[in-house]
Amino acid sequence: MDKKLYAPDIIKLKGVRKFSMVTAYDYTSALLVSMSDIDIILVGDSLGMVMLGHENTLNVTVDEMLIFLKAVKKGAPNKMIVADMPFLSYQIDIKDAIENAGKLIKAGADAVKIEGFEFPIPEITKRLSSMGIPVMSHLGLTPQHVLKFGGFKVQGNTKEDADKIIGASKELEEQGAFCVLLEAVPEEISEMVTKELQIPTIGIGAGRFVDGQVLVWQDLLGINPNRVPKFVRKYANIKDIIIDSLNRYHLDILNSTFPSYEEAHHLKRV
Ligand SMILES: Nc1nc(=O)c2c([nH]1)NC[C@@H]1CN(c3ccc(C(=O)N[C@@H](CCC(=O)O)C(=O)O)cc3)CN21
Ligand SMILES: CC(C)C(=O)C(=O)O
Ligand SMILES: [Mg+2]
Repeated sequence: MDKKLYAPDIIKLKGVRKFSMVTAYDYTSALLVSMSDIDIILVGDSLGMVMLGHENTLNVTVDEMLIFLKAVKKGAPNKMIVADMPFLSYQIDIKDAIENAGKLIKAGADAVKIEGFEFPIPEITKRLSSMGIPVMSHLGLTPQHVLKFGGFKVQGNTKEDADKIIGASKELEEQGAFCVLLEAVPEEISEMVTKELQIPTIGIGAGRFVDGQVLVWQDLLGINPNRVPKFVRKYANIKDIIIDSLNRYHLDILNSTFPSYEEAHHLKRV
């Protein structure tokens, strides 16, 4: 097994090789990631949607994040873990932001991810970084702004938006971010950001020219029966395997072919 990576190792990968990140939310999935070559695990606030069934990520709390994060840490102690700071866990004031980031770090995160760039995000990024908490910045389609965007819509379509995203990523790099995540932006923008920054970029629906890629577990494995974004590549179709397995199990019960003699316990002969 390769050595565990930390924020400075990710920075050093820029221009050397690309890197991979996948979300995981539970112990068993994390165990599987721990046995793979994946570089980074994201305990994303997308768990509010794919694990808890919410319509968006706005309901997720720090306490919920901690439950999933601790489970993932137990399954994959050998992997770098980034944890999302959920909605309202960092926006209210800097004291809150530090306290909540600290909770995630104490629960096993190796870095935290923060959405956006407007006040007070640069200051929070600077403060956390200077305290020793690596910060991954998240720009573009920031799902915690879904109500303001009016849906999960591609961001940065106009020249103005593009300039904003490029300027914001430079600002966040200056404030100490170790990586900038770009979600659902045209690849012309993410390519420019990637060239402008010394720190690596990571993309989801941000095209080809970023330094790393991230996908949601349920999307890339084909477990999610809901509509998935256009940028997802399904590496498996586990959903069909699960439904078929459940149906065969059901049928075996109705046919009385499960359990078999061998699958039952028997009285010991005395
Ligand atoms: N399962 C899952 N996968 C994700 O990648 C994901 C989540 N959930 N939840 C939080 C955010 C939301 N994300 C999303 C969700 C939808 C689109 C999407 O459908 N975009 C449309 C374009 C819509 C438009 O621009 O009008 C697309 O066709 O891809 C993009 C990002 C990414 N994140
Ligand atoms: C989609 C990724 C980037 C994320 O923030 C999450 O999983 O919450
Ligand atoms: Mg998130």
